[in-house]
Amino acid sequence: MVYFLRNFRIKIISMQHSVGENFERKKREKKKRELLERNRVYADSPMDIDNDFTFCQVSKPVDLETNKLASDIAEISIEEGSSNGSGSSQVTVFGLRDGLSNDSNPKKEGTVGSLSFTVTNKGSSQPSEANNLPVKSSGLRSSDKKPTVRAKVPFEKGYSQMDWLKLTRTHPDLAGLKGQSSKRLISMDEVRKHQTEGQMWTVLKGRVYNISPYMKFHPGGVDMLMKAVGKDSTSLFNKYHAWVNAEFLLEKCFVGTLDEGQ
Ligand code: HEM
Repeated sequence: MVYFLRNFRIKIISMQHSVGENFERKKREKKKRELLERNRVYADSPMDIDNDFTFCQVSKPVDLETNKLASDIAEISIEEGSSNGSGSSQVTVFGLRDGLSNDSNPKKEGTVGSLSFTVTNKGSSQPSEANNLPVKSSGLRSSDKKPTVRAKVPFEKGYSQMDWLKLTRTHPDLAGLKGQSSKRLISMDEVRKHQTEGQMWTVLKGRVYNISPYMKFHPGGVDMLMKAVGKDSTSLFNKYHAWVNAEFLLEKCFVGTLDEGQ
C-alpha cells in the first residue's frame, strides 16, 4: 500500500513537471512568434531578433548632397515674405563656386529636418537693391578679403603699456605745459610748429596732444607715430586702430582743444 501511494505521488509530481514545462514552452513559443511578427514589420532593420535588443528610431541619414551644396554657397538670403505657410522658405544664393554656377537647373529643392527649402542660384550676379534683396558692399566672401597686416613692434625694456600707465601716474607734466592751462583753443598753425624733441603735437578727434613722451611706448613703433606729428592724425589713427582708447592713454598729454573755426 505504502509502495503504491509513493508511486502514485511520484507520478503526480512528474505530471506537474510536464504540465509546467509545457506551459513554459508555450510561453517561449508565443514570445518567439511575437518577435517574428515584429521582425516582419521592421523587415529592413539590420537588427538580429534572436539577440536581446532595444528598439530605437534612427533618423534618416543626413543628405550629403545638401551639405555639399551648403559648403558651396558664398552668400545666402532668406526671403520670409515668400514663406508659403507650410514651413517652406525661399532661399536665394549668390556666387556659387565654379562649376555650380553654370548648373543647368538653377533651382534646387530640399529638406533639412523639418525645414523644406528652395535654393535659387543667381550665379555670379551681385545682389542689388533693385531686386529688393540685401546688399553686401563687396560681394566677396570674408575668406577672400586680404587680412590686415599687424605691424606691432616688440617694445624695448621699460616701454610696455604698463610702464606707460605707471609713468602717466607719476610724471608731473607729460604734456610739457609748464604751468600753462590746457583749457584753451589751439590753432592748426600752432600744432604744425610743434615738431621738436619733447614737443611733438598732434590733433586727434579735435583734441591736441603732445605725443613726444609716448613715442617709445607706441606699440606700432616710433616711425608710425612720427607720421602723426604736426598734423591731424585722426584718420590715420582710425585706419590702424579705431578701437584704441587714446583719450585715456594720452590723458596726461593733453595740451588743448583744436580751434576748428580757423
Ligand atoms: C596718436 C595716438 C596714438 C595712440 C595713442 C596709439 C596707440 C596704439 C596702441 C595702444 C596700439 C596697440 C593696439 C593693439 O594692441 O590692438 C597701437 C598699435 C599700432 N599703431 Fe598706434 N596709436 C596712435 C597713433 C598711431 C598712428 C598715427 C599710426 C599710424 C600712422 C599708428 C599705427 C599703429 C600701428 C601700425 C600699430 C600696430 C598695428 C596693430 O596692432 O594692429 N598709431 N597704437
